[in-house]
Amino acid sequence: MERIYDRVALIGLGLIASSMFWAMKRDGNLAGEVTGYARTEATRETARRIGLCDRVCDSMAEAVKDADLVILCVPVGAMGPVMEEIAPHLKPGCTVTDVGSVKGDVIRSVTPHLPEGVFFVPGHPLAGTEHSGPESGFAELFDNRWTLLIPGSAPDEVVGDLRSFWERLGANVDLMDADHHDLVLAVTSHTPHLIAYTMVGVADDLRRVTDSEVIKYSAAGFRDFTRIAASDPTMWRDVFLTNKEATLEILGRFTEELFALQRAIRTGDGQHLFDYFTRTRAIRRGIIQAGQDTAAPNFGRGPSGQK
Ligand SMILES: NC(=O)c1ccc[n+]([C@@H]2O[C@H](COP(=O)([O-])OP(=O)(O)OC[C@H]3O[C@@H](n4cnc5c(N)ncnc54)[C@H](O)[C@@H]3O)[C@@H](O)[C@H]2O)c1
Ligand SMILES: O=C(O)C(=O)C[C@]1(C(=O)O)C=C[C@@H](O)C=C1
Repeated sequence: MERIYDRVALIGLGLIASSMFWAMKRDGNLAGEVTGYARTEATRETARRIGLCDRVCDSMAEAVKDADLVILCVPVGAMGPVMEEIAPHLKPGCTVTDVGSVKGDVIRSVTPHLPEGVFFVPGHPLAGTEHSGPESGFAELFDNRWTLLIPGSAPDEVVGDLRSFWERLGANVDLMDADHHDLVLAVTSHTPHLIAYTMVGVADDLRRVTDSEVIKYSAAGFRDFTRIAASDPTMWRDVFLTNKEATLEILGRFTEELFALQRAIRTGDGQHLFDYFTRTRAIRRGIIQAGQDTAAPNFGRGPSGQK
């Protein structure tokens, strides 16, 4: 298959950047040279040792020089400052994208630094693990998962190239606007993470009372919570600080439902509990029947989720 970009630069060499690099290598001809930059010397050394990137650079300026595609793979709160630093060194006509878990705030912080003639097409792969750092990536991470792109005002061919790039990394690609993205992700990813963090925190408090029984006898559901709650604190701090409005909206709804269930338990209202659990089971079965277990919900909009 044809090469899409001659030079690709990865800024921030953690889970997502390293997975993208290995997936580019698996393709064989997706990108010519892949450069990489990480903030700390230790991460750059690790990257060189494991062969992550064709060339690891000691500055962002060197990494983005002559790049046709620059991918920002840093925590959401660092996107704006990184863009400001690389802006003077970008090749005219190049595409900048990101992989951040929040889109509205990233667009607001990156766009003011965008030089004339450089296109910004924000993105978000809906795939990850609880691990982070340069050694945590693997080529298959994006296989059959969704990547959402926010086309904004970028020309069709720029968006088309980025779409093809992600498809060759193994992903299915959909286009979405930023506000809708942030609401959907608040439901499917951000609030669930907050609930997992809380539940594990509660269990940890309890553990002091019950002398490690909570962890010793933890059932599968709780183990899943502990996996999620082991996710990177910097990344998730930034997600909640930058997707504040949507997360608070969903959290408010969640709390109302929780109180209703709490009341049903206290008053012995079995019918309420039974009806509620029947409804949620039907949702899960519907997802599986439709063969959409990895699908991004579009909350009643068209197939692309666009307004
Ligand atoms: N982990 C996931 O499940 C997942 C999934 C999809 C998208 N994302 C998004 O991808 C991005 C990267 O996440 P990751 O999981 O690869 O994280 P990671 O912690 O594995 O890697 C982040 C990289 O950014 C660097 N970095 C941190 N702060 C920086 C700063 N202020 N300036 C410059 N570099 C900095 C770190 O040194 C590291 O190299 C985040 O925006 C995250 O929201 C993560
Ligand atoms: O599987 C996991 O560990 C994840 O949490 C991945 C997950 C998600 O919530 O699905 C986390 C954050 C991202 O922005 C995208 C994917």
